[in-house]
Amino acid sequence: MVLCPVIGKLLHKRVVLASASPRRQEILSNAGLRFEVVPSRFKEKLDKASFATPYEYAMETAKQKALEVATRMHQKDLRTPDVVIGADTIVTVGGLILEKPVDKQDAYRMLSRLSGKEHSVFTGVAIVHCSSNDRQLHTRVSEFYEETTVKFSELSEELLWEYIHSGEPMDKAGGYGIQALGGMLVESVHGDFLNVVGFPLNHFCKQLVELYYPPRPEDLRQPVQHDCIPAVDTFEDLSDVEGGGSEPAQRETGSRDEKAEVGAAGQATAEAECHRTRATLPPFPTRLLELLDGFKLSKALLTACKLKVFDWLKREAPQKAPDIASKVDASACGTEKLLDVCAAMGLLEKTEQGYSNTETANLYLASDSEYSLHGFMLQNDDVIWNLFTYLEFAIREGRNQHHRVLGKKVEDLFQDAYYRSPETQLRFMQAMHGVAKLTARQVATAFDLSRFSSACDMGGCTGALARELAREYPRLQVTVFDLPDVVELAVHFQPAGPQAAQIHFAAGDFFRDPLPSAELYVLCRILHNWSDDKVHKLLSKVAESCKPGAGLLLVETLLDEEKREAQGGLIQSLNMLVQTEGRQRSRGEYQCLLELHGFHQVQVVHLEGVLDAMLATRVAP
Ligand SMILES: Cc1cn([C@H]2C[C@H](O)[C@@H](COP(=O)(O)OP(=O)(O)OP(=O)(O)O)O2)c(=O)[nH]c1=O
Repeated sequence: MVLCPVIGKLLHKRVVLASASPRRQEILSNAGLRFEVVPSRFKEKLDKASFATPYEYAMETAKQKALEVATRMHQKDLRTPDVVIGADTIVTVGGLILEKPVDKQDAYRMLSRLSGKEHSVFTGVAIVHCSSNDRQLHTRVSEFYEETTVKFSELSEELLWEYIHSGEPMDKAGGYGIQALGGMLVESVHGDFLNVVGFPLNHFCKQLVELYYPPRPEDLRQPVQHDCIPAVDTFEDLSDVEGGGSEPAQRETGSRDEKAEVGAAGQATAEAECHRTRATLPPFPTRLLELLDGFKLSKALLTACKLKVFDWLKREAPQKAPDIASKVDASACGTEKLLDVCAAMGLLEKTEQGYSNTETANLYLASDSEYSLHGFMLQNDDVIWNLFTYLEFAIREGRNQHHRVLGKKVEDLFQDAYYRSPETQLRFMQAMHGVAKLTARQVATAFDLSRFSSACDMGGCTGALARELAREYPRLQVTVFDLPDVVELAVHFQPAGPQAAQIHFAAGDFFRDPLPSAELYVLCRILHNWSDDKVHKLLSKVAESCKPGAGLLLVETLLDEEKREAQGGLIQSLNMLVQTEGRQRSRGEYQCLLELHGFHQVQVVHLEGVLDAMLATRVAP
C-alpha cells in the first residue's frame, strides 16, 4: 500500500537509491517506493571547513553521491535513470561533525563525546531528476535536510565498550544505531526518528509534493497549510504512466477538474477506473525479484572467477570483450554478456576502451592477490553449488547431500577419498586459506592472549591463523594440528618470515589421536562442522588436555537466540545442513557446551563481518 500518494508519481519511473545503507532501503521500500539500489562510490571527503553549516555539508555530500551514480549509470550504457536519490547522515556535537567511526577507538571517542549530552543528527537528501539528450546527461537537483536532536544518558566505560564490541557502531554516523542496541543509550529524541536512522521520510514526501504539485496561483491566494502531505483526493492524476518522463509534473494552466469536463464521459469513467487500480496497486516486489535473481548473479561471479577473467584483466587492462574471450577460450558474445553483468555488479569498470578490474576484483578475485578469495569462489562453484541444488532433499531429510552429488555414501567428509584427492584437497585448502587470511588478524586481536606461551590451532589447515597469532604475540609457540595430508600440503602456503620459527605443524586426527599440549586451544570454524555428539567428544578431549587456567578460543558465526537476525549466520545454517553433519549454534548454546566441559569466564566479541570470537578459561575440575 502506498500511503503517500505522491510516491505513486514515482511508481512508473526508474528510481535509483544511491545508497548502500540497508536502513534507507528499508524505510523507502516500506513507504511503497519501487527502486533499484546502486551504492554510490563518491568518497565522503569534502572539506568540512568550507561549509558554513553542517547541514550544507550533508546536503552537498548527498548530492555528490547521487550525481556520481547518475553519471556512472548514464556512462555505462545502461538506461539513464529517471530519478536518483542520495542521502547523507551526520551527527554534530560541540561544533564537530561525526561520521562513521573508522575503528573501535574512533567509536569510543565519538560515543564518549555524546555521553550525557544533547546532539543533532542531520540528514541531507538530494533528489536528482535525470534526462538524456544527444547522449548528454542532464540533471536537475532538489535538496533538503532535516534535523533531529537526540539526548544520550551518561554512559559508563563498561557499557560503552560492551556496545562498541557488539559491532553495531561501525557503519553508523556518530557510532550508534538508535533503531537497535544503541536505542538503550538514548534519553530523548526531538524530531523525526527516521531521520536519525538515515532517511527523513516525512520531509521527503513533502518535498515530492512540492516538486510534483507546486502550488497553483489561486492556492497561493488562500491560506494553505504548507507542511502537510495532501490527502489522496487532492490529486486526481497520480499515475503519470504514459508521460513516463523523468521531469516532475509541471502544473498546466487550468485545473484538473476543467480537463475532466472537456473529456468524453466514457473516457472520464475509464480514467477514474484506471486511477483506482493504480491507487490499490501493491508495491512492486523489487526485493523479491532481486532475491530470485540472486543465484544467477552468484553463478555469473563464480563463472568469471573460473574463467580467470579477473586474472587476465589484472595483468592487462582495459581490454575489449573479444580479446578477453580469446584468452579465456570462450565465445565473444557470451563473454561480452558475462562482462557486462560483472560491470553492473560493480566488479568491472566498463569504458569506451574496454573492461578493467575494479579495486574489489583486484583485491579479492584475482587468484594471485594477497587476500584472494579465488579459491573460495572455486570451492563454492565446484562443491557447494552442487550441494545446494539438492537443498530441497536436505530440508526434507535433514542431512547433507554428498551422497546425491557423488552418487555414493560419504561417511566422513574430511576423510572421504573424493574430497581427499590431491586436486580437491588443494582447492579446499586454498578456499580455507583465503577466508582465514581475511579474518585471522581480527581473530588474533579479539582478546589479549599475551598470557599464553603456547597454542594449538585445531584443524588449523594452512596455518594462516597461526601466522597472525605468532605475529601478534612474539613469544607464543603455535602448533597447527590437522590431518596428515593437510599438513603435507600446508608447507606450500607458509611464506618464510620471522614467524616461521614460532609455527609447527603436527599431523593427526583430533577425534582419535592425543592432542598436542598447549596453554591455549583454538577451534576456529571447526565445531559447526560436527554433530552435538562429536562436539562433546572434541570438547572433552580439549578439556582433558588443559591445565586449570588454560584457554579455549572458539570462533564461529553465532546465531541470535531466537534465530531471527544475523542473515549471514542463518545462511550458514543451511550451508552446514547441505555440507556437513553439524550446525550453527547460538551464543547461549556454545556457552552451555563450554561450561559443561569446565570452561568458564566466557567472553564474547563480535568481529567485523559474520564471525564471533569466544574466549573461555578452564577451571579446576
Ligand atoms: C545516528 C544513526 C545513523 N545511522 C546510519 C544511517 C546511515 O546509514 C549511516 C550514516 O552514513 P552515511 O554516509 O549517511 O550512509 P551509508 O554510508 O550508510 O550509506 P551510503 O553512503 O551508501 O548512502 O548511519 C543509523 O542507522 N542509526 C543511527 O542512529
